[in-house]
Amino acid sequence: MITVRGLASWRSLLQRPWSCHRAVSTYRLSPPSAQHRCLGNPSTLQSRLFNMSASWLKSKDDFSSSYTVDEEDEDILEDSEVEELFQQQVPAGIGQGQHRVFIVHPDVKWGSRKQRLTTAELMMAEAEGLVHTLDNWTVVDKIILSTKTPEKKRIFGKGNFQLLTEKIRETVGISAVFVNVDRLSPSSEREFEEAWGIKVFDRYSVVLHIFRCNARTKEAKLQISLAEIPLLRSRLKNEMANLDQQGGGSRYIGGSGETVSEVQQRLLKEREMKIRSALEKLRKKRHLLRSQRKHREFPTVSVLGYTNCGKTTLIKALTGDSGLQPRNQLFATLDVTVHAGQLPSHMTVLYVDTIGFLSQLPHQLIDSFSATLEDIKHSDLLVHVRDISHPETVNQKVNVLSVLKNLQIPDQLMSSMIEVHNKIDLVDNYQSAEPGAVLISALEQRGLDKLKTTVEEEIIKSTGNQILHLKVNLSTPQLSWLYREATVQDIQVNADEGTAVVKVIISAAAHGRYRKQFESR
Ligand SMILES: Nc1nc2c(ncn2[C@@H]2O[C@H](COP(=O)(O)OP(=O)(O)OP(=O)(O)O)[C@@H](O)[C@H]2O)c(=O)[nH]1
Ligand SMILES: [Mg+2]
Repeated sequence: MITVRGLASWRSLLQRPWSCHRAVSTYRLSPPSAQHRCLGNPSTLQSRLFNMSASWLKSKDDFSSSYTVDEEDEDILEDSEVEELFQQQVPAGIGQGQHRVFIVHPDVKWGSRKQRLTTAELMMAEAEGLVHTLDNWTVVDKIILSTKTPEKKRIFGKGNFQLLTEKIRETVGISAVFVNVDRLSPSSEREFEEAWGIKVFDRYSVVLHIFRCNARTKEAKLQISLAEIPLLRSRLKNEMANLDQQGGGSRYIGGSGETVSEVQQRLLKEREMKIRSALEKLRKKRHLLRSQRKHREFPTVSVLGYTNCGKTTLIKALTGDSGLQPRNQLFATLDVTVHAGQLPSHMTVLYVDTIGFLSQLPHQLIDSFSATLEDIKHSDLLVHVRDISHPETVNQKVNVLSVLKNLQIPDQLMSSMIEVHNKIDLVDNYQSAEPGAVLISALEQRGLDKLKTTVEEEIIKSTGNQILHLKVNLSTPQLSWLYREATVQDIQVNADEGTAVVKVIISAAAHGRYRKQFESR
């Protein structure tokens, strides 16, 4: 008996050449030569099978390169145009340099906005984490202040606001105040800036600034430019209010019939349309790439979770892709990248690295990244990574699940989602209370075999494939047919009989065709 392991499906590799989206890494695979179709001579079978295996491994290495939808766009905006848009937009006050920040966290005591699963201290810690993520930004001082009505026009009661104003004015050397709410209305922002005499940021503007610093590709830059439009609108509103106070805001521009304010609003609208249309083209391109992946029947596994939970580290561990760069930073990953990895049965899957979630991310921000998040919806399996060493781990899970709910992920995809408890190396004797959770340390590569097996089981279920042992006659094209149409995992050759037992992962439809073609004779 000859046993050959490590063979992958030729089928997926035989179709149209796949081009990796790195400028230099396009590769082409030739279809198997005629001799692969008539593997009739068992004496040379072993070396042929190994050759096939070796060339597959090479191609898999090539494939492991990540791609983004960004780098082959001919008809979308030019790089220079995107760069110009991106650079032009920097919201006032954020700047490129350093900030010494005073953080104010309004602690809602009751009502719909009260955070039930977390504490004001943890929310403050997260706000500090956001500031520390930015180079040259430091926290000078911080305060938690009770408030009853953050959704009303005034965030703080009169007394508290006065107290806060005094404290801020007394604190030496601060350059900005970070009010830890999702979004400040333009009027609150103006009121605070007037009262405190320095720049005021909300969560939206700080998170966006982090995104801005981490954006690498055209798509990320466009999404950020789109998410910045509301900030620019607020700024415009405030500037116009100031101008109005000075009696100049409604001035008409030479014969055009439009006021200064109207012209600026129009230009902003035009810019928004331009970005939306470029993003729409990228969305279509992403759709195309997705259907190409489906066409090749590489199952896709989206790896998602709260920011900094270890998604990129895990994918790197699962695929050995050295191009991936995990960083101890919030929102290190802003572009969806795809990486090929192998499951225990030698099936190839594509792991999709996604942008991290954060509590209370404003909807507008999520909407701007909707094209990126769409990949999640169209995958075959979801893996939810949790940092179980984080004090907020339960709240983070609730948050991730609520974002997924808003994304309207299909029920079947939600119910097959695998929950992974990462960073177990940081917790002594970690035991999970949640049945079905897979415990790992991505950094120390612990628990990965169990995870791969679980992924494989779920993929087989979700794609409707089955694992079968089929006896083939080596003088017929059965084996090459299976290579083409299924994933061959293992071959046990009986040289005397000229037969082999082939272990395959095969879809019900392909199995039906196989039976019709070979077993009915
Ligand atoms: N101790 C320990 N640290 C880990 C583990 N997994 C990841 N980390 C660390 O956690 C930090 C964040 O890891 P990433 O893989 O970049 O996290 P991410 O979820 O991709 O983060 P974003 O892309 O920013 O959302 C890095 O410093 C990693 O080294 C683990 O199992 N144990
Ligand atoms: Mg990442």
